[in-house]
Amino acid sequence: TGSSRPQRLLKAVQRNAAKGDPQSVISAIDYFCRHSEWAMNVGDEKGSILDSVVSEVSPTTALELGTYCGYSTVRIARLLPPGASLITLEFNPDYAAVARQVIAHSGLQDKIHLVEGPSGDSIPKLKERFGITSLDFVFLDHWKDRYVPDTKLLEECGLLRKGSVLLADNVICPGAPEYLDYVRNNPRYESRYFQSHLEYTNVEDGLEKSVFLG
Ligand SMILES: CNc1ncnc2c1ncn2[C@@H]1O[C@H](/C=C/CNC(=O)c2cc(-c3ccc(F)cc3)cc(O)c2O)[C@@H](O)[C@H]1O
Ligand SMILES: [Mg+2]
Repeated sequence: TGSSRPQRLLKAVQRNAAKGDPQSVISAIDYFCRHSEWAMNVGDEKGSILDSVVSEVSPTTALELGTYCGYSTVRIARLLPPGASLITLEFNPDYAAVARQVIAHSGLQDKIHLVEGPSGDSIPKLKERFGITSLDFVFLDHWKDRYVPDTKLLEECGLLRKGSVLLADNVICPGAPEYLDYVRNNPRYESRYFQSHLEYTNVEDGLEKSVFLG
């Protein structure tokens, strides 16, 4: 019973990144994924697009679906304005345990609430649990066939307001065709595709940014 890839990724962070330095945590993970083992982090190329959208929105309340090892969690949280927070949902306890340690290493734990459990259970409880009225920014990066049901759930729970920004990873590879269809053919969303590449490869992929129009 050896280690898992997330555990090896965590070791690489603990060895190579400076504690309390989010950028060094990001760089250590990117280095590990390029030179040791590929892992499904959004990566540095798509990560720069994520950074620009987060900076533009400057969200007070942000949500991430699918924490995995916490790479994009750290990327987003490091750009949040003072007093803002990121809620990230993860149902795999082993991944959540790794992510908590990656987040702790970055020093951003005070800006992040990692909630363990399935998004379908957690989303309806966000308002009461965190005292929020709506979400300014949502990053979708969990199972691709769950993007549409969870977007509908966010709408039904009244968590989206005029101007809420959804940013979805992997709309080309592995692909989220139903999601692209949903947001691109829905008058309640204004969508735009940012072409890029699958993390650490030259395979085409991209992010879809969709603004909820209310
Ligand atoms: C359904 N509700 C849910 N609630 C909470 N957490 C959920 C979740 N679904 C999934 N998760 C978690 O999100 C993560 C899942 C992410 C799924 N992502 C992918 O499949 C993915 C896959 C690739 C990929 C691309 C090419 C390839 F050859 C192989 C893989 C690239 C990516 O960037 C990806 O994001 C895990 O940590 C999982 O435990
Ligand atoms: Mg992804």
